[in-house]
Amino acid sequence: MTVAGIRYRALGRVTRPTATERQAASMAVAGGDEYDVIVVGAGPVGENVADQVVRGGLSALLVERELVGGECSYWACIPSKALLRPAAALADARRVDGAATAVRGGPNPEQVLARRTSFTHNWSDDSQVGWLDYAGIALVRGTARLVGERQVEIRTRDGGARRVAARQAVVLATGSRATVPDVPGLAEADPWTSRDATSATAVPDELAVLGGGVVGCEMATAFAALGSRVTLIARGERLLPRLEPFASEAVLAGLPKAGVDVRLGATVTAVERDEAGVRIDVADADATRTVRADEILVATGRTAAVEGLGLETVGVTELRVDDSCRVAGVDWLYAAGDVNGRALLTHMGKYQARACGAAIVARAGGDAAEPTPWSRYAATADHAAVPQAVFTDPEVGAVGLTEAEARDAGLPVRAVEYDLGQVAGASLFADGYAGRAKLVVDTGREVIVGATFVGATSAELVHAATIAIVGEVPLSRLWHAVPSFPTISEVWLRLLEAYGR
Ligand SMILES: Cc1cc2nc3c(=O)[nH]c(=O)nc-3n(C[C@H](O)[C@H](O)[C@H](O)COP(=O)(O)OP(=O)(O)OC[C@H]3O[C@@H](n4cnc5c(N)ncnc54)[C@H](O)[C@@H]3O)c2cc1C
Ligand SMILES: NC(=O)c1ccc[n+]([C@@H]2O[C@H](COP(=O)([O-])OP(=O)(O)OC[C@H]3O[C@@H](n4cnc5c(N)ncnc54)[C@H](O)[C@@H]3O)[C@@H](O)[C@H]2O)c1
Repeated sequence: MTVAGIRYRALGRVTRPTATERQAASMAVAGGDEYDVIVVGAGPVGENVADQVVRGGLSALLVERELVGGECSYWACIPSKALLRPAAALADARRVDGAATAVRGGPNPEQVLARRTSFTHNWSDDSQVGWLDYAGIALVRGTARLVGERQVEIRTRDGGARRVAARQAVVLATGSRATVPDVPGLAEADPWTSRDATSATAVPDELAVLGGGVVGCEMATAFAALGSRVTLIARGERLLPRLEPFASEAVLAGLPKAGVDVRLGATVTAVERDEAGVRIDVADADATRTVRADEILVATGRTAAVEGLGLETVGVTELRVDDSCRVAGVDWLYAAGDVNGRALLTHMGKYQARACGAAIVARAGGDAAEPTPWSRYAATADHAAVPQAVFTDPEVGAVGLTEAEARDAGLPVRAVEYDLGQVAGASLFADGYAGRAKLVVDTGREVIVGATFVGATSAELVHAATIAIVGEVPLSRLWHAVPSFPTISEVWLRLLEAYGR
């Protein structure tokens, strides 16, 4: 443990040292530009790793080339949900007799965009930087790259260069960027990525969306509600292919009701921008047709942000990590969050950050901190219980394995389903509530290994399932977890009844 570390531990958690004090201490102790931990990337994951190690008594430097808060705060989770919420609120009201008549028209695009902008603080990270200072985390704005063992070079925003060294660990938390597929003319047509969609200042009359994953379905929903005529082009035979088929079908049925023209089994073969917008050639099994739009949003997945990170300088060719996020073969190098490709979700990245940060602190104190399953040093849930909420209409919440995945994993499986509309709480929530729930049970251990809920506010049902999966709660005990009447959660009781005692 460093001297700086002992000093900060003694200070305790009540009065944390400021970043400036910590930086001064760090340099004084080392006689140079050294920190216990250097974290590259100040997205939600980098911020959390830095916070964890500082709480553990180490000094931390965070390097960020854009905004502190990363993709999630400014171009992903927060602005996308801010764009989606107004239409969802109106849809909820429209489904309740007595309230529906009060709803006139759709969302006001200008106000929706303004509310979104307020959630991104107009793309200013001042408040997050203030938090870093409070938390005692030093920040350098610039682009970092590895240049050798524990050595990081930072190209600062003013064009300068700075070298810093890590006594304990370097953590790569550089996230991911949108993948633009190699379709003729697409890159030249200046397509939108999720960044352009979530930061849009105007609503295009016509929007084509390429990709039927989460970004494609959510952004199609948001822009259709804001008044765009949206065409969603997906090459697969179903949307959201990682979910249970019934969830995909429900979203597929919902999008046209929202005004989205969905083309499944369709491949974009060429794109060209002209003075009228973009021209998109789309081939399906029968023919090639042309779709015209003002903008084309590319939503075809993410690529890990490893370009220019200098991995080759430390002999790393790919970021394979263990459950503490330590990179295989390099005991001081870690990769957490989107960049390691384990689960591209903010909450899972922050969970990895907690495990990774705890392991770094323990190892700095001489503990091996083996990432044994379910220990504080292991992101074990990445393999067993990754929850996700998809904010389409209907909403989808899912965690763990689908039935097909459980069978492929060789588990003895029985699945039970229940119509959410039959639950008293759901029918009170919305007239004609449409939704469905499914549990996947490992019959060998009589525990839940997967759950999916489809319907209004169903994302809120998922956490109970996450607890049941992570806790490996036997079904016999779940019978004693009594849901309140009349809530939508009563579906839990119905699902248990469907399974039988
Ligand atoms: C449209 C959209 C909506 C989403 N919605 C949700 C959602 O509702 N819920 C959810 O859980 N997840 C959602 N996600 C996923 C979520 O945004 C990511 O999982 C999350 O942002 C990953 O966090 P991160 O810290 O790993 O990376 P990022 O948030 O990408 O942060 C990485 C940071 O590293 C910086 N950086 C990169 N390279 C360097 C370098 N060399 N030097 C210095 N800095 C560098 C970047 O500038 C960036 O600030 C969504 C994603 C998208 C695209
Ligand atoms: N609500 C949420 O939790 C939320 C919201 C948005 C994004 N995210 C996260 O962000 C990540 C990225 O989302 P995404 O939707 O970009 O990726 P995704 O992997 O969910 O979906 C991408 C889709 O594009 C398709 N595709 C790939 N290449 C294609 C091509 N050349 N032509 C046509 N289709 C192609 C894929 O088959 C896939 O269905 C996700 O992994 C998700 O975890 C989460």
